Amino acid sequence: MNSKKTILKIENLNLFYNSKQILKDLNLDIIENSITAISGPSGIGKSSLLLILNQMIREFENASFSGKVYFSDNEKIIDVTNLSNKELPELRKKIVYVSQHPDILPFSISENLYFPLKLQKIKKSDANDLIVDVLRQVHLYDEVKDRLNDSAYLLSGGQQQRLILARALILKPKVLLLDEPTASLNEELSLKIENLILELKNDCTIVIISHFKSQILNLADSIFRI
Ligand SMILES: Nc1ncnc2c1ncn2[C@@H]1O[C@H](COP(=O)(O)OP(=O)(O)OP(=O)(O)O)[C@@H](O)[C@H]1O
Repeated sequence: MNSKKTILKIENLNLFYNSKQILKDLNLDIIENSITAISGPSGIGKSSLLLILNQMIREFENASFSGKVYFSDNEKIIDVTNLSNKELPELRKKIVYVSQHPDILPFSISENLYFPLKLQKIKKSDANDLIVDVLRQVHLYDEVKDRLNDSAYLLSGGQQQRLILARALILKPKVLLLDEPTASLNEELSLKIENLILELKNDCTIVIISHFKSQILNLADSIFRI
């Protein structure tokens, strides 16, 4: 199953916020269809590293970095640090960051999932099947099928977390960057999300930050300590 192909190659990466250096000469290969866990003490730069991988770091004016991040997109190798700002939306469809704070939008369940499709100019009539498929993929469909037009705020914490994952998955990303995906969940819900993450590995490559040791041991094919 694991092809051992490198999908992301990070070379000599340095990151500064203003004049303070956060990441120093970091090198890492991320293997396709694997789960890589990023571990290290609080404040060491784990989230910042994920933000570099899909270049969301450029949104921070006080951030600067050097080094390379190569993304193997089918047969093409792209240096993401060299992309123009115009090319970034396309990159962020392929490498999706899921924040540790479930950023539910003030819309219905179905509108939350339609949102990324709308940005891609996909028609509502073409979206319905995609929405059902992705809800099934995150094992949420049976719980919400009768209330797709109700506010997403009414969902439980674990349901919201699965909705956020579904929203990340609806554009079929190549790489999923998960920042503490179970931080606010109880043990039972965390286990559900962990099982889901293991299933997702078949479809995409996962980089995960977690401060739960047992979670890292359960999920990770490799662990990168900063
Ligand atoms: N936009 C920013 N401007 C200045 N400093 C920042 C910015 N974002 C993060 N930092 C600082 O950079 C360091 C790394 O932050 P980051 O969030 O990447 O760490 P982390 O390892 O993910 O931490 P945690 O495990 O607590 O979430 C921290 O000291 C943080 O305060």
